[in-house]
Amino acid sequence: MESEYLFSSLPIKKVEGNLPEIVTDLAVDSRTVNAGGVFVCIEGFTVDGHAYVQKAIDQGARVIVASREIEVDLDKQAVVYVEDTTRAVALLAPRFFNYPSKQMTMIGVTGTNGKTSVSNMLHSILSHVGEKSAVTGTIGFNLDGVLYETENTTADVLTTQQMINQAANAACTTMTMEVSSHGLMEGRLAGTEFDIAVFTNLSHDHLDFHKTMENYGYAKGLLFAQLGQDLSQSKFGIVNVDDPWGGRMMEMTPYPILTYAVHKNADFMAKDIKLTVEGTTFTLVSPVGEFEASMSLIGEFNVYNALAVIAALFAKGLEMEEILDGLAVIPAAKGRMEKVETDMPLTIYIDYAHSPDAIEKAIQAVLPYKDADSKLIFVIGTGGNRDRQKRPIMAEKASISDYVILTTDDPRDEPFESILAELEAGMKHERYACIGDREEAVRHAVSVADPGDIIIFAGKGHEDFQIVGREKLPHSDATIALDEAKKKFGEGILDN
Ligand SMILES: CC(=O)N[C@H]1[C@@H](OP(=O)(O)OP(=O)(O)OC[C@H]2O[C@@H](n3ccc(=O)[nH]c3=O)[C@H](O)[C@@H]2O)O[C@H](CO)[C@@H](O)[C@@H]1O[C@H](C)C(=O)N[C@@H](C)C(=O)N[C@H](CCC(=O)O)C(=O)O
Ligand SMILES: Nc1ncnc2c1ncn2[C@@H]1O[C@H](COP(=O)(O)OP(=O)(O)OP(=O)(O)O)[C@@H](O)[C@H]1O
Repeated sequence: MESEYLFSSLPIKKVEGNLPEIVTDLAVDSRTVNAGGVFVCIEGFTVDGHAYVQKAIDQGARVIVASREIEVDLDKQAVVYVEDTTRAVALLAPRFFNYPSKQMTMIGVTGTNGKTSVSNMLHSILSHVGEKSAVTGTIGFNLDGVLYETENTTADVLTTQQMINQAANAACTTMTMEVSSHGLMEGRLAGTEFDIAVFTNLSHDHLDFHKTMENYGYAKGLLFAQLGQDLSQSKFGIVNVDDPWGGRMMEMTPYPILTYAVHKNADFMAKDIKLTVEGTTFTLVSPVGEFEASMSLIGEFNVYNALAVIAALFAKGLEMEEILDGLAVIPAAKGRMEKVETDMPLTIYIDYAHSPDAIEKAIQAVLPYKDADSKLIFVIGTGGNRDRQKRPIMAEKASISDYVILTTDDPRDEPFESILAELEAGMKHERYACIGDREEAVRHAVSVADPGDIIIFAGKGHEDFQIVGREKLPHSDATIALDEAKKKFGEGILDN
């Protein structure tokens, strides 16, 4: 790209050295910059990118964007000084890729719970009806059936634009993105032109970062504000009005809103909901009439997710019949109330619930279907060095199950004793165990289970690791549980 065009997007304080006519690459990581590229020094929470200028130059960086004085050989490199490099890369990244989000229908999904579920349901149905779709979020970036690993739910602004560009180049017509409150507050979505914004719900989480629910709600609202003000375009907000924060989202945008709800009046409603352990049916009330809907997903929370998906795809212009055909065949997102295939006499779910509301919803999804003489065992941990206020509330919600095992979920640098003590403070009954080592906790869950019991392993979901200290150690709740179940019940007990 011509460097004059690229840098004309920036408020520049001064330029030292000569800018090349063309720059070939844009990077914020010294380890990935290519020859002839631009390296932007970002001051992070952990390190300062200005410390890696020489490394970037060794890799071939031709232009450095910095906010404080750096020394380079001005015969070989140019330095563009700006006030704030984080804001600078937000302007440079979309321009470098020629504003790729304008080439597709962009759907952003935000909310405390349900982002991954809703995003993947949207992607599945779009693929089912033959649309070329991409999706990115906590589970990864899914393009053309290949799942690329992602570090964050919402990637940094440069990676975000790179992914959108990749999807546009692959001729995708829709891209769905999970939009986290951190991503919105840190400007990771700058330059992403959304067409449809979806709000699932807001409940206690991430208060280590946002401090108050008010701030957290404000952050989520930024997605709706980001729809913009160009009313010549057709855009929509999709809002759950059973959630008290729904109204706040609507205030953030002038675009038309399609509402959904189970309890209140809304554009899209579900009535006659029949929940079973095998799946769910309901009558969909929509602006174009009533339809019978069915899906293999379980739990009332998935009815909300389905309504969000139906409303978003209706806004995009799909026929109701094709949406509902697609809904009928979609699988659960990886690690979201995902049933583990086993011939053991236990029902095991792997789930990602790690907020109080999600824990309650996950338990409620199976509790009504448990035999009177069997138990629901719930294994729950919480992350170290993160939101501590939610810990007792998580345990309080977990107490709805018959037996609870409190453990860790990425303890990081925090000793498990403090994590468990803060969880334990919320327990509402005595039928529980505190086990810091997650593998031991999983094995204990199986060891106390009797035939017919249900176990939910919550918090790890799709993740195949546990972060201890700074290390990512391999960990799989499902593998450990099955191993322990084999020891306890033996192979093929059901044949007896
Ligand atoms: C607190 C936070 O937002 N951290 C994010 C931040 O990390 P950081 O500021 O520590 O980055 P850093 O390591 O200091 O690096 C600073 C700069 O130096 C550069 N660098 C670094 C090393 C080097 O050798 N060379 C080099 O150039 C880096 O590329 C970077 O540009 O920037 C990183 C790169 O974009 C993110 O991956 C990282 O997310 C971490 C993993 C994280 O845990 N974030 C959480 C709080 C988060 O954002 N969560 C939400 C989901 C919430 C939900 O569940 O809903 C999310 O969207 O993921
Ligand atoms: N609409 C919903 N309301 C409440 N709980 C939900 C909802 N959808 C899913 N859940 C529960 O929350 C857990 C996390 O779901 P999901 O991964 O879809 O949410 P998320 O918003 O992407 O979470 P994260 O931001 O942590 O990645 C699920 O495993 C399930 O237990």
